[in-house]
Amino acid sequence: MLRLERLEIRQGDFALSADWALGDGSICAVMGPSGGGKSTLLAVIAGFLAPQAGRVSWGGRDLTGLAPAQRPISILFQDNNLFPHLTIERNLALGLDPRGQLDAARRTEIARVLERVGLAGLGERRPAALSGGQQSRAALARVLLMDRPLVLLDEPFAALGPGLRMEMLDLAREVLAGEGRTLLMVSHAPGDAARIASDIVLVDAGRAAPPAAAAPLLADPPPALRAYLGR
Ligand SMILES: Nc1ncnc2c1ncn2[C@@H]1O[C@H](COP(=O)(O)OP(=O)(O)OP(=O)(O)O)[C@@H](O)[C@H]1O
Repeated sequence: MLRLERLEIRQGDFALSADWALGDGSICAVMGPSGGGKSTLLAVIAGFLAPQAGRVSWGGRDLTGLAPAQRPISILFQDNNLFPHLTIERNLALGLDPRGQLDAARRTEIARVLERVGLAGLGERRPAALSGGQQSRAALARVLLMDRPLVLLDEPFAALGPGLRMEMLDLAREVLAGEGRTLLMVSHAPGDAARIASDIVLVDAGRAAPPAAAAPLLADPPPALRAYLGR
């Protein structure tokens, strides 16, 4: 379980608080107005930014003092973070260790996750030789390979067209959440939440509200969410 305990975050004049827990296996959309603090909240959970007060814990273990790489977390950003000069196979290997070593066992493991995301046989290509959708699949494969129980997604598929984005959301749900991982996803598109989220965290007016069930919230949104959804 991800727990944010009396978390206080400050960045210059900006302040954000959170005090809640998210059940294992949830797919939680983080929504709210621009500048509300969605990315900042993810940065604190990931360990890129230290909170002013409070703690972040996972399964009862305090993560607050740990560096990002030591946390049971993997992250998927919009730009995919693939190194352009390296093959997809090598890019994936770097998800496992900083030197990206490739032995026979690792090659087999990488081939398995590439197949899982629909990229069988494309491990030797460089990112530029893949389409945008295929690059997103490769980034998803790396997250899968890292096999951490909590996955943070910060608008990972925003650059893709609507059809492809839906396809990628379904794939993320199937291959990441399907194996019991917990997903926390920032998205500006209400359709994303409606498609895969079990819960929604509304980040607005200096507070990240506790996760609430997605379907009723989207059916009858409170004013802040209504404004965000453009209704
Ligand atoms: N390094 C920084 N120093 C001071 N303030 C910052 C810094 N980075 C971000 N902020 C401020 O923190 C607030 C939250 O920003 P954040 O990017 O988390 O919002 P967001 O909800 O993700 O926005 P968007 O939907 O536009 O991406 C903003 O008011 C922003 O100006």
